Amino acid sequence: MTLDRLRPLADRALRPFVAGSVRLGLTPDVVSVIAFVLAVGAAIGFYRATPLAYVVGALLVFLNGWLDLLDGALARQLAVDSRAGDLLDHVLDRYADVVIVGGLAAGIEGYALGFLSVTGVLLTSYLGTQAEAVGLTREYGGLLGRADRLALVGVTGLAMAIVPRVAGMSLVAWLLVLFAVVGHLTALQRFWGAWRDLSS
Ligand SMILES: O=P(O)(O)OC[C@H](O)CO
Repeated sequence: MTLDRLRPLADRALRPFVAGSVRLGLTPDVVSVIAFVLAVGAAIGFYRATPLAYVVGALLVFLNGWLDLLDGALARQLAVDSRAGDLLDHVLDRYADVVIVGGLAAGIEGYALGFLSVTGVLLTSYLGTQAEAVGLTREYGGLLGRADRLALVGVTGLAMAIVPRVAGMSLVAWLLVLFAVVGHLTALQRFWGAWRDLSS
């Protein structure tokens, strides 16, 4: 379902924000750090687990995703080709993934689900990086890439304020089940894609 295909559309929508960031003197690294701080704020909201905290957490996650796109667009606009910046961005994204899913899991005390979700999420990204490490193009797609995950977390956070439980289980628990199952499937899907490309 990857939303990553919408990147060209997002790039166009980002133009005024890129121009604004340039005027403010923001660098891509600063934007990456701000995005991470917002992810920590979202995780605290999810851990508090009140309807209002879920809504605030959801909005912060949407903002985190937006800034994740903005730092790359800003780097391209400023023609900054910084390997250190790329490293910082990816490392902060992974920590953001961990704190967001960790906050959701802690909020409902679903630690086993949290463990399976976090490993699925991290292995998805790892397989993309690993494909790049063996000389293939970095793979962002698949069933559940980061853009999809952030969109689902945001929508679930908002929905928690309206319908917190479905079929006797918290909506957050359903989301973590999805991340646990589809996250690992996406990792395997990326592995299979890379394996096929290398074997052909
Ligand atoms: O490999 P993904 O889909 O988890 O995405 C990783 C990147 O950090 C997205 O900016």
